[in-house]
Amino acid sequence: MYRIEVEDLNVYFDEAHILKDINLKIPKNTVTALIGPSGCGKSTFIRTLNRMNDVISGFRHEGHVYLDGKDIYDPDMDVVELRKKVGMVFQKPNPFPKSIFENVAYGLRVHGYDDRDFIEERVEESLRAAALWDEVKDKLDKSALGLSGGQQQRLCIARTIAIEPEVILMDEPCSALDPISTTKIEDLIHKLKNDYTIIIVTHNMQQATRVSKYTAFFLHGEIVESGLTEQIFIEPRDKRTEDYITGRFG
Ligand SMILES: Nc1ncnc2c1ncn2[C@@H]1O[C@H](COP(=O)(O)OP(=O)(O)OP(=O)(O)O)[C@@H](O)[C@H]1O
Repeated sequence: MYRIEVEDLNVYFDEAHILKDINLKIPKNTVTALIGPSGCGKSTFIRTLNRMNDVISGFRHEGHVYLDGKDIYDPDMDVVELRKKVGMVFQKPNPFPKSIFENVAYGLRVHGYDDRDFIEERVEESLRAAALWDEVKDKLDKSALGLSGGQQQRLCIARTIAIEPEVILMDEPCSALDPISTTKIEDLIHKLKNDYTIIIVTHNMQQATRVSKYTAFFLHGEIVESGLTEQIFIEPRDKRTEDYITGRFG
């Protein structure tokens, strides 16, 4: 029932205690929004879910992050496999300086697929799923860097989907996009949630209410409150949540 369960998670960068006693359960095939003021630890948290912080010197954690019941920090966890299951889309679209086709095919090749027909099929499927196919089908061999920002972000989503993850982490995926591209990404999130568990960091309260079923409110490295998005926004339990969502701070 839960795709991810975070239990008593504490994260430190050297002496700095960044995440404090985080407990959060994320159900399958839903969208969970992470909100909170700048510097409260949202990005650090999301990066803990696919062990992206491991490479940062001074990173240390206590507690557990279970993916489908298995602690991803267990010594026998294969981090390459983990990142296949837990994909990530970043704030700024970051396509490779390669063709549109190769951007999506790359991950497949890295994961050992080499059958040409299979790769072509999967590239098309992924571009369709990312609502980009119609715009790029006639220029698959052109550089991805020639696409607009919004198209590049959908390409990055296609690249993530191509390797069939279970979870997609999105760290402010629309912050560099105009309103029309933002709407396209939000529509896409709606569609993708049928097949994927999505966790999205956003500073945009309207976006959180539009796309997510659940919300967690972070403040100073703690989760103040989490639950159904509707409840958090209509009837927050904590005064600090109310102050944040009504724009009184942050
Ligand atoms: N590599 C690092 N080394 C040391 N401290 C870090 C590192 N990365 C982040 N921090 C600190 O961790 C805290 C949380 O940062 P984080 O980026 O997770 O917050 P955030 O809520 O995502 O902020 P924003 O909304 O501005 O992106 C901050 O105090 C930040 O300075």
